[in-house]
Amino acid sequence: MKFTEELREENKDIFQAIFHHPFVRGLGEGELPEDAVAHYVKADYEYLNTFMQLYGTAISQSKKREDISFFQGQVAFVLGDEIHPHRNLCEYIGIPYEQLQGFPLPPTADHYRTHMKSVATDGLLGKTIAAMLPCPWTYQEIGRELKEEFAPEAEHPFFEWIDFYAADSIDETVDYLKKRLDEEAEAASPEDRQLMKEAFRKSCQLEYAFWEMSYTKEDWPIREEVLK
Ligand SMILES: Cc1ncc(C[n+]2csc(CCO)c2C)c(N)n1
Repeated sequence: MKFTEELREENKDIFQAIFHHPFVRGLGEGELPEDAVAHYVKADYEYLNTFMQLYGTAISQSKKREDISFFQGQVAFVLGDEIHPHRNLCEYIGIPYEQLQGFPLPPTADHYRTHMKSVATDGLLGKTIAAMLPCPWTYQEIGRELKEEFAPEAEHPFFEWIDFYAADSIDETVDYLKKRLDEEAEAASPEDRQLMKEAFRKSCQLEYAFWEMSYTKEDWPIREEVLK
């Protein structure tokens, strides 16, 4: 069994929990509380900044041009394409995207950022990828599940969101990261492979927690001023 197949099997409980989360169900059903959607977009905009920085770290840990090219392509993808699902959510709530940018990350998203960054400081590309992979992988499967179950048409309020994550471009991202993680895990020590598993599972947990954070509008106990 490939390392990434083992990871999928060992984390199927969290993948299932994500598919059944009320925020994800609401995306499929086409109805979500507007304040939860705003909370999600605010946090996700900042989270994606961290994710791009992680690709920068991955480049600094890369020895092959093919990897460097892939990682820089993903930064361009997040900057230029991943704004479309966000814009779809902004249209649903009728708030301009620009008004949802520059907010402090709520505790769970802050924890997710710190987790990925701390795993990446270890210096091993395989660990960095292990911490990053649940992000595109869970969204790829959410996109597929929602497309299959709800078969949304253009009038569906979240058609673009679902279509974006069910598209081939996400498959290419996930396939490349899986292939590279399998190769890096194969060459790693048993101890490092175990650390990769732990980093992957924690990111899966934090993917679930990010939906929950958005749905419950989790915030710091004492509200932070917007840092602008
Ligand atoms: C919390 C959170 N998790 C995953 C994604 C999805 N996502 C983020 S970056 C990226 C492309 C990877 O190269 C994908 C698919 C998100 N937007 N927010």
